[in-house]
Amino acid sequence: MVQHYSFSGLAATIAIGAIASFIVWRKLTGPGGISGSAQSPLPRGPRGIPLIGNALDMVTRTPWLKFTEWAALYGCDVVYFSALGKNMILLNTYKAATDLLDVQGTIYSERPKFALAADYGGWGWLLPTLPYSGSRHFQTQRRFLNQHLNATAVNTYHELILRNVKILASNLLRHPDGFQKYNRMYAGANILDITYGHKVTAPDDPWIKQADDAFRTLEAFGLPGTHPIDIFPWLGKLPFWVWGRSFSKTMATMREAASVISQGPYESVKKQYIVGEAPRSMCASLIEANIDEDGRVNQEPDIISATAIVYIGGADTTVAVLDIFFLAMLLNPEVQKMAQQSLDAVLKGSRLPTFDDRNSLPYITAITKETLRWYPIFPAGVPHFSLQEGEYAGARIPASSMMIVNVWNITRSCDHPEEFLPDRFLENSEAKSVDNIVNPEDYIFGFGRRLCPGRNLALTSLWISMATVLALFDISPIEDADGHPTTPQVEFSNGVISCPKPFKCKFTPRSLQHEMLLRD
Ligand code: HEM
Repeated sequence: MVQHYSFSGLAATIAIGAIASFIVWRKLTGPGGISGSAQSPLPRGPRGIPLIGNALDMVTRTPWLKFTEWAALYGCDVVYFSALGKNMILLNTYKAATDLLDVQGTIYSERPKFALAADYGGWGWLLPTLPYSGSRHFQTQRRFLNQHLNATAVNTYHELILRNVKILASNLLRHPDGFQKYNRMYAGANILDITYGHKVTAPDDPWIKQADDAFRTLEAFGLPGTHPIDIFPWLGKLPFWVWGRSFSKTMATMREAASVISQGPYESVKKQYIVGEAPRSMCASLIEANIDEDGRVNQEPDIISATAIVYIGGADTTVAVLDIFFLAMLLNPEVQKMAQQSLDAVLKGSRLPTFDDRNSLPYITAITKETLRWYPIFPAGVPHFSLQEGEYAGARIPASSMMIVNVWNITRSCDHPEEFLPDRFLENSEAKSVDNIVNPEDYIFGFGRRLCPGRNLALTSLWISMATVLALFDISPIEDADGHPTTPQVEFSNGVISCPKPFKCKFTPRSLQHEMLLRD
């Protein structure tokens, strides 16, 4: 769902890009071109190589580090650069991102085209790829998601989430080695129950596997947005054999996966609904609200898409943040101790946390925020696209620009950004008054009309899992053969989502009394 910018060695793309850039350049500078007219200047930014612009700067797995260098070098809220003839606008500060993407959301809410997956791979129904302007499907799907994932709706899922968090903790007790697998099971169990009423009882649940496999097909040719067809959609008109012998087969697999993941769970709930056996779920209630007397379901394609995107948008994201949280706890035992003291003061070791404890546990809320800030899972945001020309602080934002929020730079605009310091989010703490920091919940989930519709669910399921795990366990490094603790290397993989590479840690129940809370 995200476009990264590691244009992974695509020599062909660069060659095509050079030709395309040349054509654009001729248009701009030739007779009747707009160059040299009395327009506002573009924002400042790096000078690229003739024809290909700054494309080579982006041939890296961590383009946000380059973006953050540019933010410092040009010292301005908005930077302009180009790559392969495409306009790129980098929004380096929270203020610039809100001023443009929130306040002027009507201009900046499109997405760049993901032509490969959307037009040829069967994923054109996926909400993040839908156009914003003039799309009835976009409006309908966003409405369905908001109805079922707004803050009040999410409160009705508390019981279900509490059940699943207890299962997560029990699994950590029994299988501490498999915490990443059980994080995935926890996120999947919440989402599939809310969306389809499907109960997940094991980490290898077939619905989870099917959705994960389908999602992976989006990366069949590298990161979405990096194939030449994504960069120059007209290339999709060429016969498929141009792209190699296996291309057609891989595209067919992609289409099959997209169809199975969207239709399969929906058809199963519809069948249950018709015989009066559908458990409560988002899908069942959308069918109920839209079914005619003759059994025809109105807006069926939008119901199918809006429900399927919940898993695709929600599972990997939540798992990645939980993995980052475990890593942060492993590396910061003093933060664990502070958290446990605050939990013990409220729970007295005699019960598990509930959502009613939220106001009494500000330190846990601060840990949630610091986890989101410390290592953002979308360090370069999820790009928007501008349809028409705009202006910011006297500079021109050209039409057809990719709008990239430099989330990494925003998370680094505080004291000691590499340190994990939840105190910076506590009211009245010294750290807070020094930093005067923006709440990461206000930018990690994106902006404007594209703001993440799953943010309430994400924050709720993250908070309770962090509180529960910290209340019950000490998280510590595993020991090597000589019995010495081994601290893991902090390494991140940068796929669609940026998340820690597999690492190991130990979960030790804090006492027999704590362990007994799970056995009740
Ligand atoms: C910590 C977890 C999560 C993070 C950090 C996150 C972050 C984001 C971001 C940055 C965007 C792009 C917003 C923009 O374009 O400005 C987004 C979009 C989206 N997210 Fe999330 N998300 C999370 C969890 C979820 C969950 C649980 C769901 C489940 C419903 C979800 C569903 C979506 C969808 C459907 C979109 C596309 C919206 C659109 O294009 O209109 N996300 N998310």
